[in-house]
Amino acid sequence: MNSREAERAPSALTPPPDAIPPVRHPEAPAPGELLGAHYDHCFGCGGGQPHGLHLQARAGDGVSITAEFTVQSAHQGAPGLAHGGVLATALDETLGSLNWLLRTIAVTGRLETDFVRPVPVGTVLHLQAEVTAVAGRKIYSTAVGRTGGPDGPVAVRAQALFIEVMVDHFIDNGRPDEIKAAMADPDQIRRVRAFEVNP
Ligand SMILES: CCCCCCCCCCCCCC(=O)SCCNC(=O)CCNC(=O)[C@H](O)C(C)(C)COP(=O)(O)OP(=O)(O)OC[C@H]1O[C@@H](n2cnc3c(N)ncnc32)[C@H](O)[C@@H]1OP(=O)(O)O
Repeated sequence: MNSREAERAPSALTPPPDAIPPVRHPEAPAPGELLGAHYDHCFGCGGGQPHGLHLQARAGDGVSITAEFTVQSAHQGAPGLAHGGVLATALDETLGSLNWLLRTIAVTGRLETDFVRPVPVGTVLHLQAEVTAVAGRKIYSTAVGRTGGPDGPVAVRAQALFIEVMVDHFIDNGRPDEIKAAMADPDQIRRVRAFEVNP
């Protein structure tokens, strides 16, 4: 493929022609409701990670999410500035939270990130994400992160493709100690069950 053809080729992040609009699950959290962590040791949202992002996501209208993340000193790349990988994590976590509104368990297959402005330590990153289309197991979504408020300038943005998986994905691939602990935690099991009964 020459460079001209590559320019015209549909990206892996472009929904196929048979993709459909996302449907919010009838039992999804109401708009404005905080989602809470999906796993206490998650680096993105868990309270059990001292240097984690502690990102808090809130259900929006349709299949959309808002979230906030405050850049801490532990998140630096250059002096006083957020590490790009940490910012990508914040986008990934926000995008992943969207799957709660579909009541689908899904993992990130592809994540494309634009870093538009540097983000200093101490900044509150205001994130917004939405699912744009669904094609079978493939969930297409976009996110932006703004500084200075929910309507402030865009600092980062992302496009993503999540792939629906069964809970076995985690049980088969996770380290046995953590899987055992998660399966012994009634709250964790309750959350997973809510997703498993997805019609
Ligand atoms: C008790 C236990 C507790 C559990 C807690 C649960 C809740 C926690 C929730 C936490 C969430 C935490 C979130 C995290 O932290 S996610 C962490 C980061 N992500 C991962 O670790 C995922 C690793 N990857 C995989 O496991 C597999 O590759 C997956 C599962 C994604 C697909 O492998 P699988 O064999 O299943 O499917 P397939 O290969 O037939 O692909 C299917 C379709 O997708 C298309 N495709 C795939 N990849 C890409 C790509 N990169 N670009 C473009 N397209 C891609 C592919 O072409 C095909 O399309 P089509 O041919 O059908 O058109």
